[in-house]
Amino acid sequence: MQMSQFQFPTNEKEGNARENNVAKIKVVVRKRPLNKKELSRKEEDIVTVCDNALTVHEPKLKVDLTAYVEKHEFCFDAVLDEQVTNDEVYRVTVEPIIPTIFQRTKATCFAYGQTGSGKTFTMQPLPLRAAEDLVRLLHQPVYRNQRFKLWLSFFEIYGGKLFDLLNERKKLCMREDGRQQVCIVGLQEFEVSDVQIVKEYIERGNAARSTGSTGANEESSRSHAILQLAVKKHTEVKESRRNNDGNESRGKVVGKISFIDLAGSERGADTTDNDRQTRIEGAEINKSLLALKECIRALDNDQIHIPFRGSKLTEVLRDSFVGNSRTVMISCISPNAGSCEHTLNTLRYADRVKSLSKSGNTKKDQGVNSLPPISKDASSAFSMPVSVDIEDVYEPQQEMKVSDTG
Ligand SMILES: Nc1ncnc2c1ncn2[C@@H]1O[C@H](COP(=O)(O)OP(=O)(O)OP(=O)(O)O)[C@@H](O)[C@H]1O
Repeated sequence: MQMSQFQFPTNEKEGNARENNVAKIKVVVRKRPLNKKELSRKEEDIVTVCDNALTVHEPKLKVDLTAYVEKHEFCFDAVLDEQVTNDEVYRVTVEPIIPTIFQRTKATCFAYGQTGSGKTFTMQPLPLRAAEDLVRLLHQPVYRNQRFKLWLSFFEIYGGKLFDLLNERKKLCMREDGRQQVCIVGLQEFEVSDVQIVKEYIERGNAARSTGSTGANEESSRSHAILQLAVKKHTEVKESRRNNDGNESRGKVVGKISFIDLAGSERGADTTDNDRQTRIEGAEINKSLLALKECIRALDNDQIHIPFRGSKLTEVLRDSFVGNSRTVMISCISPNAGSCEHTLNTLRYADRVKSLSKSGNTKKDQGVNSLPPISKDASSAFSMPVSVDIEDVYEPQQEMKVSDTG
């Protein structure tokens, strides 16, 4: 993949033009390598990748039991094969969005796919890389002078309930304020000024996630984990307001990015399981994945009504679906023949999301593809004058006109 040196826009007009060039929805597929177990079973790799296209070679049997292969071809904004590193995943997916966070964008990046397809492997490094770039930007005088700060929160949606992964899995509830802004009451947010601290919080949250049940992998594949990095304009404590839980608002959100490690997609099909709890969880996951698709559809059509109430997941992400938003979906697929059906389901879901981002998106996608990565050379890169109308910016912690959805 060819990377050219990123140049920040030199004025606001150019900045906005660039920002408009970053596609609203980007769909990327990542194929993982065959794992040891699959190799030992001599399973075949049935997925071939060529540029932005991939082919699934589905092994089938005719009625007379002769074997044949059915080919399914797909094309996405980017297809990353088993050789691609996590660094490259970051460059293709999240990096182009980072500068837009300072321009009031609320971005969402999520991984979708069956259990074991690599969602966690793909998602886990992304927030840290994003935090590195955000912190680097924040240390530039132009942002430091505006007293922008970075805040981190990490929570989980499990069985339709919210748990704070950085506060002993404390149960949280959602409320809507008078401006129909959703806020998660009691969610701990931490100011982070260096990447090492971000790393520690991420590790802490991940540990809280996996100790939530006896079978860590079971638990992780049945819950959605959401890590948010928010850039806020710092306000003095005396000016700050308190929400119903006594937490202080420490600034107004300028922009933010949410990373979602979704529950395994096939869990949505667990609705026929004999175990009642499993059925309920399956139905909840199904509901949230469908609702997510509906929201993305509405979002891309610039619809006024976004059906975010369809699930807890989409309610939580409400402010990421309105106004200036960006969405990156990373579909993770397993390459082995035994996963063929799940792989095809994942790719069809991704294809559906991609086709929802229909009109003009070809143009927008060219915009994304032509937007080079952030230069690590901060001196040349971060000279963009920033003009954010803070009064216009979403303010999460106003007094609550309450419809408690928690
Ligand atoms: N691209 C990759 N390269 C190398 N190893 C990978 C890759 N993707 C996934 N793996 C490995 O495959 C295994 C399963 O991955 P992972 O746990 O990320 O799956 P998952 O989709 O998050 O599953 P679940 O839904 O159960 O949480 C892990 O051991 C992981 O290290």
